[in-house]
Amino acid sequence: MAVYTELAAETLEAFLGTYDIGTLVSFHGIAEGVENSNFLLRTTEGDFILTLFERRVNAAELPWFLGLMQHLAGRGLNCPLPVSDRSGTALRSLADRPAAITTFLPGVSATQLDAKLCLELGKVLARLHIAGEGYDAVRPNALSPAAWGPLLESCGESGDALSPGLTAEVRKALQNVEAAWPVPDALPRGQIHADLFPDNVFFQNGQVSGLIDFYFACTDFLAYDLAICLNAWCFRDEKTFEPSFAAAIIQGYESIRPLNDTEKAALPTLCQGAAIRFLLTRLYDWINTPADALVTRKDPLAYLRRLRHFQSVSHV
Ligand SMILES: Nc1ncnc2c1ncn2[C@@H]1O[C@H](COP(=O)(O)OP(=O)(O)OP(=O)(O)O)[C@@H](O)[C@H]1O
Ligand SMILES: N[C@@H](CCO)C(=O)O
Repeated sequence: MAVYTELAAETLEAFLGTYDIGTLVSFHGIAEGVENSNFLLRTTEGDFILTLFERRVNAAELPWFLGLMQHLAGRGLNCPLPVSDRSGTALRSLADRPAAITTFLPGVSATQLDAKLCLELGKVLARLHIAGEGYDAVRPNALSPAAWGPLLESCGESGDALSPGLTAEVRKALQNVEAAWPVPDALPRGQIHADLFPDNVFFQNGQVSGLIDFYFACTDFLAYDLAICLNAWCFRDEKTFEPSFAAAIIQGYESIRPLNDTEKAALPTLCQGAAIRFLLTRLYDWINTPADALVTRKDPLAYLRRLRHFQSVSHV
């Protein structure tokens, strides 16, 4: 996450006074990430994460996200558990933004990926999909193919300044992916994370210790979540596809939840779609991020390279 909103210690102390999680010892903004403002809070009771929801998050949907995390944590998945205040409310308001405190998870995200970590990632992704069963509220994917065209057009020709011809290339790729995209009931659906990048997975001693950042989660094809991971985890130096990583993710996933033939056949299309989704949100952010935000913009072109890779394969 990033820090778009600054907080004064007195504001935070008063806010914490409405919870039973101790008094403030220290806090600091967390620079990682791009979506919301996050703070690490140290209280006399332990460490917590405070999130102020900023941009792409629709406040009306926050109860769905917090409810999903409660559901998943209740089914044994190591994800942040929303903390309620003394009145039993987890979704609050602070600095004119929706705000929530969650539990802090141990572990660190991997800086150097390898096949073993990818295997563990595949397993935990399948566990997440199974743990999501029984959470019946539906959240349509706000960043599904229907959103990509308008997002691309909203960027105008800005992409061409980054890479000449980018806009036309992505427009064409989008048409092809839209034509090949599975119809809604063609593949198994459920609750997906939809942003399970390496920075959102914590490890301890080679095992997954926590998954964070559920604010893109939605109800969609389970295999699309796998496609997102194949994009995010399988390119060395953000450039070169690493087949052994992809094989390990799929092997780990299938050790918990086997894919059916239709899902396997759809993977190249789903992977191209996932590449387009992250290319476009990164491009949009590249153009629209405030200059004074404590946030690192991410490279859209890393996903143009992924898109081209997945266009060139007949199976993943
Ligand atoms: N529950 C948690 N336990 C421990 N650390 C956390 C937790 N939640 C967030 N963090 C820390 O905050 C950082 C940013 O969080 P997160 O990835 O959720 O932000 P974001 O802005 O939504 O990012 P992204 O760009 O991945 O969408 C993480 O890398 C991690 O260091
Ligand atoms: N994980 C995303 C940012 C959040 O959508 C990216 O790397 O582009």
